[in-house]
Amino acid sequence: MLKVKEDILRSLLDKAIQTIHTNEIKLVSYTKQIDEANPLAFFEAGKYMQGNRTFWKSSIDDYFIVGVGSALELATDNSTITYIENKWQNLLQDAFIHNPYETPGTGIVALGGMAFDPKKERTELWKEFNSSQFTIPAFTLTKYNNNYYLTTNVQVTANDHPEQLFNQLKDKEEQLIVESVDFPENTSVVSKDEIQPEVWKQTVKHATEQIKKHVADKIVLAREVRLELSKKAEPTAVLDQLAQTQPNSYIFAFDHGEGCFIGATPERLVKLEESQLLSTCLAGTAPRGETLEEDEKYKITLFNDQKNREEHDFVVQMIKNSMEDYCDNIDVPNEPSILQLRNLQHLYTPVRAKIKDGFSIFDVIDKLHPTPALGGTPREASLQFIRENEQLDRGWYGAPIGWLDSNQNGEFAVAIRSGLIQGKHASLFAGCGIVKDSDPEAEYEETTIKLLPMLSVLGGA
Ligand SMILES: C=C(O[C@H]1C=CC=C(C(=O)O)[C@@H]1O)C(=O)O
Ligand SMILES: [Mg+2]
Repeated sequence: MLKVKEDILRSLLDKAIQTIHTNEIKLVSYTKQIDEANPLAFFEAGKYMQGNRTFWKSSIDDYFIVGVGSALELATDNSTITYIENKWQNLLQDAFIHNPYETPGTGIVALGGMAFDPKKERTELWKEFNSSQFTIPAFTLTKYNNNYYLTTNVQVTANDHPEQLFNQLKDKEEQLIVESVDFPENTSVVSKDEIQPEVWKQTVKHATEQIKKHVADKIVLAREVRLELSKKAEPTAVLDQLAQTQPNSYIFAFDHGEGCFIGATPERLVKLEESQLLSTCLAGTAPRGETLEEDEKYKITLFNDQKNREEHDFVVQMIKNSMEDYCDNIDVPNEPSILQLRNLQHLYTPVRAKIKDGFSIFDVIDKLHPTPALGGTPREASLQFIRENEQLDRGWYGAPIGWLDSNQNGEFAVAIRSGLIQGKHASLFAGCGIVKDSDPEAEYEETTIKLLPMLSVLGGA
């Protein structure tokens, strides 16, 4: 069986190289099913390969997509994601693809993300991250319903030698599919800088005043906490801890050179599978209780709290209205439910719909981002306030991150509960929805709890 599989890769390389004209470069993509492999071990083993690494675990299922090495980068600093979409479509048209599986997230997959606000000036902090950047990994491991798939992507030219290329790919594959690897050790936090809490609270107050003057209805404000760590933080160790401590969350890492953007976000932006679309409204927050009674009390209070319901409803209305342009059969429950996480609980409303022909996941992202859970309402007025008043560079925090495959499937989350680690330094981010009744102290406290998941896995809580 193994031999038959490998012969397909050989002949794919052969065919590609023979049909390519001089100066052309084409992508060859080959997918096969493999025996059980540990996604984290694969990610760790990929540390020594050239190119970016991406780790993605879906929030509800045992569903992983892990990419190591770069076959190709689709990136831009000044165009919209339409540019990425066009590049992606051209690439798919030209590529030599062998993927006999219908499983979403197998075959040629692009994994990436974008900046929260490409109009805001970039700082040094995010220098490793383009405004929009998608990686087509050299090797992708997909785990879905306890089946494992390995995809090899490689750029070939007319000058390549098929047998030589084949052997190189086999060698690399053997280095990646390993029984076990030593996982790196965890860090501890040496110092923590909350960065001007009083200034942040003043900005919250200023936002509430502007809201009362009807400049906007809701504005989401974020803050950054800087950490110094006992040693270089290793993404694999952080991911391992996040996976163990944060249920109901997408566990992700985008490891780009010196910087790794990493986190455990509960917020789905959009999932598209066979034209069925699922989005999630998540806004409105309460802590978890110490006892069952206290937990239940927080839950009921959150459900009935007018300020939180208002924060939430702005998101529901916006997502519902946006979907009307490109979806049929939109289904939105009348009332939110509660999503419980390790440290927090949120008001939660799932939105289901069927995407109309001719629309892609990029169209959906373009329309939805930023939702009022991360930007505000109305969109332009709230973004203007954030641009002028927020003291940090959000970079990819609060923006869509995720993947798409060549069969129009894909899933994107909103990158919250996250941080950027750079060697012995880390910047953690958290924000909250400011409405007219927001109290700066309470909002500060809310962001403190939102920072906890990342703070604790880095050894600081
Ligand atoms: C902006 C964040 O959370 C958003 C998502 C859920 C609840 C939120 C809130 O209640 O304020 C925020 O809108 C964050 O965690 O950094
Ligand atoms: Mg809130």
